[in-house]
Amino acid sequence: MRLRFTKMQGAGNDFVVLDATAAPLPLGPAAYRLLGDRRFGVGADQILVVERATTPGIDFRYRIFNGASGAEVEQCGNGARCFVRFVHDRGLTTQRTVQVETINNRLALTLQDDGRVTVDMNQPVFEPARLPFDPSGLTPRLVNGFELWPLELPGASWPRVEIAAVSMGNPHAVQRVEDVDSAPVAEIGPLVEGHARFARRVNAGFLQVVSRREVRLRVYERDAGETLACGTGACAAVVAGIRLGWLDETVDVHTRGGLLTITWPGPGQPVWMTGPAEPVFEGEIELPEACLAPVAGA
Ligand SMILES: N[C@@H](CCC[C@H](N)C(=O)O)C(=O)O
Repeated sequence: MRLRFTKMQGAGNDFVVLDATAAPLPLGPAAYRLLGDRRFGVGADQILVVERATTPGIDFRYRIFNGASGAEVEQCGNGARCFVRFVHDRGLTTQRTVQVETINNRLALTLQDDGRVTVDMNQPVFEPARLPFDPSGLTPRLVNGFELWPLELPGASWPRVEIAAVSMGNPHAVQRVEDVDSAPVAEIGPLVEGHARFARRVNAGFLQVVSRREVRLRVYERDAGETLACGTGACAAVVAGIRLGWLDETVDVHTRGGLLTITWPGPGQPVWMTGPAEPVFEGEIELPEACLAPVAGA
């Protein structure tokens, strides 16, 4: 099967975006892995599939698959911005603000005049069970009334870290570091990502606070390794920093791939993310029969 795709990036977090608005695509996990593969396929951190929504009031549905595993995930902040740029560039909508649903969330996205996209990322969730994170037997350190949980990493160069647990629809464990450049992200990231207390694994964020309005962030993403930027990771890190009393309401987040601006007015309020979304190139790829999967309901 020959498949048309658009390669996009948002702050260097890259995507293969597929248009399934006309008809469902017969793709399975092997196809998503091939599309994500930087040597044998196209190469992307995540694959985004754009579909028409069936829910009243919602314009589109978009599905997210981690390129390394082909597994479907709940949320992707940088992907959301690329999604809205994609539906505009392809003429699938002329609305500046688009309502979209993912497998567990609804988002409102607005394309700005300067080409950047602002996303209402919904409210963060802190209940450990909803990540899911199992804190049984742990005593948190309360900072500004918010929990920092100890996590043991036996044998690691940092054998005990402290994390804030935040869900932005997908799970995040955020730890503060002195300097993101020297933090051992490649070593500690996978140990946190696969820690037994996170039953569905977790995205591991490393947050350096530069000032109350500026941070630097690296994220070792679940199923993807370290990416150049993680939108939900930026939201989770800023929300954690605000709850812990370190940050103001609006914060510039410097990632290795670009700048994201996150605003969170506080509990009960949604998180707002603004950042870039750029097409890189378009192409076609031949997918072997073995990658294909039956279309649900066909
Ligand atoms: N890059 C993303 C997050 C993608 C999903 C993540 N790897 C997960 O498994 O939850 C973002 O920009 O938010």
